[in-house]
Amino acid sequence: MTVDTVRHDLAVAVAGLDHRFSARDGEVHALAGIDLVIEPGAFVTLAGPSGCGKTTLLRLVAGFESPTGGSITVGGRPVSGPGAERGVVFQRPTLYPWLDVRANVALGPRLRGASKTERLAIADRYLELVGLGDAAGLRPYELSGGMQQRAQIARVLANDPEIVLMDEPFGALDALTRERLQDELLTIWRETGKTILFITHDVEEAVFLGTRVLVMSPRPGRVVLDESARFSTAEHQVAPEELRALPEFAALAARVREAIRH
Ligand SMILES: Nc1ncnc2c1ncn2[C@@H]1O[C@H](COP(=O)(O)OP(=O)(O)OP(=O)(O)O)[C@@H](O)[C@H]1O
Repeated sequence: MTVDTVRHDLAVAVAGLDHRFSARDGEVHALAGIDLVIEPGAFVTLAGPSGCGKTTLLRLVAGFESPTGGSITVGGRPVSGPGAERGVVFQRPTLYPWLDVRANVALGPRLRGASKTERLAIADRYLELVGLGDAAGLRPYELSGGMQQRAQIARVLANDPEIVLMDEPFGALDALTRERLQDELLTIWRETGKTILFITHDVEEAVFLGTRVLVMSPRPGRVVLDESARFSTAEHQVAPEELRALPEFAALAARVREAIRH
């Protein structure tokens, strides 16, 4: 199957990023002094203790909110709101219950003005890619949690964003489904060359998926560990369970865990 290839020129650059929320009982300093360049095609995983600002960082890159300090650019252009080149996958699938799976995935192309034939072809292609070819006619409530999350990923990919921002997308799934989706996501990433920023609480998931693993400190969040990883780029013939059993895998996981603890 062929999938759309993306332009490989949209780096995400975060400079001196600082973010404060004004809350009822004072100010919350969520992020402090974050400098980060995410190269096109990278698979960046982001871990850190609860409340350290991971989601805040992702939402700022998504353009859902404006930073109170510093800058974020994508392909050199300042982020001033959501954009078609950035797609967001949330922890809980956000599918329209009154539409079947195919129509949910075809919605983005429909809003972009694609013809019916075109958008259904796009939807089918991405449903196939996430292994939901047989479920196209079902309604979201007829899907398991893993299937709903696959459908959400297909829906985001159908908009062909160059950058996919994923906020704990597999956090609510059982371990087996989660591992299967991790493998599928890696296949999709290898086939499409998209840039991925992926938040996770799971150290093994961060190490397994990332070409680069980041850890943030407790609030205000700063990047305290930034290491490249190579497990997700390994050849297909190496089984995931063999990768996870490598001493280098355990060593990086230990460093990530240590960074989260401190
Ligand atoms: N809209 C908001 N108003 C006020 N405070 C907020 C808002 N959103 C987030 N915060 C605070 O900012 C801090 C960072 O939150 P954020 O959700 O980014 O952390 P996180 O690392 O993603 O946490 P978790 O891993 O638990 O999901 C927290 O203290 C949170 O309470």
